[in-house]
Amino acid sequence: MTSKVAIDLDFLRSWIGREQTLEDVVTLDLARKFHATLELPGPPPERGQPAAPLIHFCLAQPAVPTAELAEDGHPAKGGFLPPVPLPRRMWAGGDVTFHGPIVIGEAVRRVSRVVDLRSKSGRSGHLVFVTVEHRLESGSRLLVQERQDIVYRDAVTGETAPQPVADPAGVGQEHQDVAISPPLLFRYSALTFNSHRIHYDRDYAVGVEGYRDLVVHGPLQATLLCNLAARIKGKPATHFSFRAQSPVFADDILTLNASADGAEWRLWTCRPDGPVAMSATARWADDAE
Ligand SMILES: CC(C)(COP(=O)(O)OP(=O)(O)OC[C@H]1O[C@@H](n2cnc3c(N)ncnc32)[C@H](O)[C@@H]1OP(=O)(O)O)[C@@H](O)C(=O)NCCC(=O)NCCSC(=O)C[C@](C)(O)C(=O)O
Repeated sequence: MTSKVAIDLDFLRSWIGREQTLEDVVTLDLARKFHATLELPGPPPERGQPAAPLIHFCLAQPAVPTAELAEDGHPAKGGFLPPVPLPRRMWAGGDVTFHGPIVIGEAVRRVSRVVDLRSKSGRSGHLVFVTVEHRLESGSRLLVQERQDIVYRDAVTGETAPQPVADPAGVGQEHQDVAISPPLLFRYSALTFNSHRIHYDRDYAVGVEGYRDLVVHGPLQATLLCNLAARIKGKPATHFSFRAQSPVFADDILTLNASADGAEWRLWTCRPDGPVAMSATARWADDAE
């Protein structure tokens, strides 16, 4: 399927190399709200303890004035991120290496860099992938290295190709149901300072972006899976990668699944009888063969 939007790839690729550095403090307040929002087991965390895996998606997020947000609620493109002229943004996937604990109470710095931009033709239309690398540091300590894949998609048109019906995802060796509600999506948007309207503005999500309901955040699914992996193994993973394969929506039950695969665990989310929504792999460095 060919997009009707002209895309100047050379111009967009000139964003490669652009950097942004933002600072934050891992507050006890954030850690407690994160624990409550995700309904993590055990007592709320305390200052000086390691924070739960993937809390860093909430840290050092850009804070542009409200007037500088685009129609979709994200900061207008053309600043740190390239002005890709496709309107529908999604979080497509990522790869995270944990080098050391993020300690509640410590100051952190996130250094982000645009490292790639590619145009692809997918079953759902034209796609532009932007890859961003993040380094989370505290003083001279490297805490987390992350690759983030963002995808921009064509506007919804009557011509959008019908999607093939994917097979239902299987049930994992370990599984857990999570009720997805608008308040959960709202709380996660607030924790990550993400004003993307597909997660809280149903009229916009359905009427403008063409989804059937509010969309569940990719980073929220990744965080639920990564914390499940930590619970199963009794220790946080040192490496976690994930890919969002199909969207899931509010008012669904989201099942978190996990199965051992040698020294790794394969994880995935799905709604009842639905296809894989997100697939992921968790690894532990001291378990490598
Ligand atoms: C991404 C969609 C549109 C592509 O769907 P498609 O059917 O059009 O693509 P395809 O035909 O399967 O594949 C086309 C090409 O794209 C690649 N590709 C395909 N998928 C991926 C992926 N995930 N990551 C990396 N690459 C991917 C794929 O490998 C292939 O490359 P090739 O031509 O070189 O072989 C589709 O898979 C989809 O809808 N996935 C679910 C996305 C989702 O629900 N994300 C979370 C919610 S959005 C969100 O959290 C937002 C947030 C937090 O507010 C925020 O803005 O940051």
